[in-house]
Amino acid sequence: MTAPTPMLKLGTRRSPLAMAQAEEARARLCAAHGWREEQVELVPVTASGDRIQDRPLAEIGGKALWTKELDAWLLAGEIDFAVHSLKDVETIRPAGIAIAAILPREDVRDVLVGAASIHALPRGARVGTSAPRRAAQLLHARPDCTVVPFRGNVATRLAKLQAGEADATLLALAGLNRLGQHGVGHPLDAEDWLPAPGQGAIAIECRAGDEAVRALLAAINDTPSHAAVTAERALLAALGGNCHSPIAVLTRAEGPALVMEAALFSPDGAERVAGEIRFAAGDDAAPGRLADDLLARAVPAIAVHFTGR
Ligand SMILES: NCc1[nH]cc(CCC(=O)O)c1CC(=O)O
Repeated sequence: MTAPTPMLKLGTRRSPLAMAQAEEARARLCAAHGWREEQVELVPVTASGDRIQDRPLAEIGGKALWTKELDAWLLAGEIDFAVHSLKDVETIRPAGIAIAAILPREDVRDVLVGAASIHALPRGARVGTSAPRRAAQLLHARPDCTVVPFRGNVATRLAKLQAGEADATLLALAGLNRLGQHGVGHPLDAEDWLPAPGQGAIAIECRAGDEAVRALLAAINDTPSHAAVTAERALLAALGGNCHSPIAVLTRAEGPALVMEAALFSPDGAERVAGEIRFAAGDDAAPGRLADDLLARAVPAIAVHFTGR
């Protein structure tokens, strides 16, 4: 390494998962540029989403509660970049903030803890989740089950399950893997249980005009992961969904093409509309075509939760 040693500030939430993701981002950045770990300082910030734990996220202000403190620190120049679970980052970002890199996507699947499969859940089982998507998917497959609101970080949710507040819960396998908690629960096949848009992807954001930092972050961008999650976010934007909208989607590479599968639900799970589209990488309009197709076929109980473009 030759140039003067940079000293960069990386903003992160304080939860164990957020810290693990920030460490991963720092390790990749240091490896790519031949830096020492001390050259990237982790700056933990408490997000409102972490402070308020007793109400569903959708009720208290949505996904912005995960990002607004870090957004402010970034825009004020207190940090140089911020690391987020992409799943928690709203599709419309404040002016002046840009996603500069997506790290290689982890396993995209949800894990069921408390039963071997959705079918194996006992009749009338109480399943803890506060995610509208997971609740709708569960009730679609198992209308006999009851959804119990379950907020908090991964450890909190597992502790609630242990304490008997629910018979089972649903978590992202990516989060468990990144926390080193292997072997917890049973992964659900993504073929019949699609994940959330962007699940398993870590996004690094910086100031849109900060060309120097953007160039440094470009070195750790994973192009296939970036293409897949960008398409998923474009679908979400074209649907006009928000954090109340139960939407499941997954984009996979199939040879040189991308295949996007998506399903929209009514919140009670009674209604579902699904579709897929195969497209060439770089066909940025494809997710919008799938959105139009899904909205054209959605019954009112689904459509009222999406405003379209
Ligand atoms: N909703 C919170 C959240 N945001 C990101 C993850 C896990 C990591 C990921 O999905 O990328 C989780 C926990 C979960 O859904 O179990």
